[in-house]
Amino acid sequence: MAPQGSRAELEFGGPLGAAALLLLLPATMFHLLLVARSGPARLLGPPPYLPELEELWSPWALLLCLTWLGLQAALYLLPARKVAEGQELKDKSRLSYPINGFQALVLTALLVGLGVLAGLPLSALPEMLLPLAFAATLIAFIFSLLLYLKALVAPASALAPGGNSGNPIYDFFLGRELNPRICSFDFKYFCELRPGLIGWVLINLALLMQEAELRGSPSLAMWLVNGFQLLYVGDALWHEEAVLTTMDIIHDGFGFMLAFGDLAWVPFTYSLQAQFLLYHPEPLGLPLASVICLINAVGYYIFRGANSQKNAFRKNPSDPRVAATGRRLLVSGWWGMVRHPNYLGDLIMALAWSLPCGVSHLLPYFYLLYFTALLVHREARDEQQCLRKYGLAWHAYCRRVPYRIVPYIY
Ligand SMILES: NC(=O)C1=CN([C@@H]2O[C@H](COP(=O)(O)OP(=O)(O)OC[C@H]3O[C@@H](n4cnc5c(N)ncnc54)[C@H](OP(=O)(O)O)[C@@H]3O)[C@@H](O)[C@H]2O)C=CC1
Ligand SMILES: CC(C)CCC[C@@H](C)[C@H]1CC=C2C3=C(CC[C@@]21C)[C@@]1(C)CC[C@H](O)C[C@@H]1CC3
Repeated sequence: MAPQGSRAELEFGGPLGAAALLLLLPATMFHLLLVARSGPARLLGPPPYLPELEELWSPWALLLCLTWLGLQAALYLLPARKVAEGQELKDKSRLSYPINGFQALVLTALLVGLGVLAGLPLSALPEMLLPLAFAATLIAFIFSLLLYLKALVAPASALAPGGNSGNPIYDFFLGRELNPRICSFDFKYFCELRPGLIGWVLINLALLMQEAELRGSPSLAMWLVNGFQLLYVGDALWHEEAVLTTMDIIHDGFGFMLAFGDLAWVPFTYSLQAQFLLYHPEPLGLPLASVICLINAVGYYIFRGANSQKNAFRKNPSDPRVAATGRRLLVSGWWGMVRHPNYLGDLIMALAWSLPCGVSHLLPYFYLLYFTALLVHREARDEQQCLRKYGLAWHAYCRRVPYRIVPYIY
């Protein structure tokens, strides 16, 4: 049985903060979905109206979400081009993970393409976003409850460092078990990359198709948003193995925060710019579109360059192209400029995803604002972990590279 009341420092404002976030996160998601389709599209202020339960609940939407999860689970179980080993666990063992996320994206695209040719009404999806988001939230709540119960019978060595405070609300939110699995099926790894990220680009595509039906052809702004975000999702799935070294996989338990984040928050709020464009068409000329493409390219160049440098360094710390402090820390290249260059690139891309929507509304910039807050908070959490892991070498690195994310600013 798992020990209760671990002494790990409480995060997210403790049980009260966790309880507030349990309500606030879904409420924010529904607020955004409602505002995106309303005329004034005011991010700040009350929602345009409060939907009735009939508008939110649809058994078909629930069935569609479950079918989607079933399809992605089936693709996860297909033979993989590679099986990667995760980081060493408390009991010195290592888990295996299939590397076939990109294959799942391609196969999903083929299936959807065939479906559309056979008459699948993909452009009807935008009309169902509210009930789909409601179904995904319901699934996330029930799934997190099952994960919480599963952790009650997990051995102590399987528990996450946080998320085992003994307070049920806090632990339900953060997640108790580190790598909940049934046989070799890893729930956290599966959810982190596949149903949500692939669902996000599918929703974008459906919005593009509906715009084409409504206005004769998709707008340039809609093409840009779809293209940029497809590149981002394709990149994440192509480099799937890198997710095994993120704090979500190594450190965090699997609870409501990640289950809701992966299954509901990512597909329904990360597609906000495309949703906005369907209801608020934005004319975009070629010169401005070219500048926006350039901004996305710069962001991607920094993001990919930084992540690839770190991956190369991890595989071979004595690689002559990357100098080390002697204690497993990169101090050259992008990592010699700021301590989180990959976050910087990610933020520049986030700006490029909002700009095609113009500057008349704040709503398309929600992602940029939320993401800045998420990365600042994430950077602070990571800093604590690096300090514990590297000690004096981390202090030396901070002195040598004083800025965290943005050179000379932060
Ligand atoms: N779109 C979205 O919603 C989100 C996107 N992201 C993106 O996902 C990617 C992964 O993010 P995340 O896991 O947070 O962060 P990182 O990939 O930056 O991982 C942080 C870890 O990198 C290692 N590290 C830090 N500094 C150095 C250094 N100088 N040299 C070598 N190793 C170092 C440490 O791990 P160790 O000690 O194990 O080596 C540290 O814990 C990022 O590109 C981020 O932008 C992240 C969150 C949300
Ligand atoms: C619901 C809350 C506001 C917080 C939810 C956080 C999650 C949405 C994110 C936590 C870490 C994530 C990562 C990614 C997507 C968002 C979540 C799940 C990536 C898969 C995005 C693509 C990158 O290339 C890798 C990222 C790893 C972390």
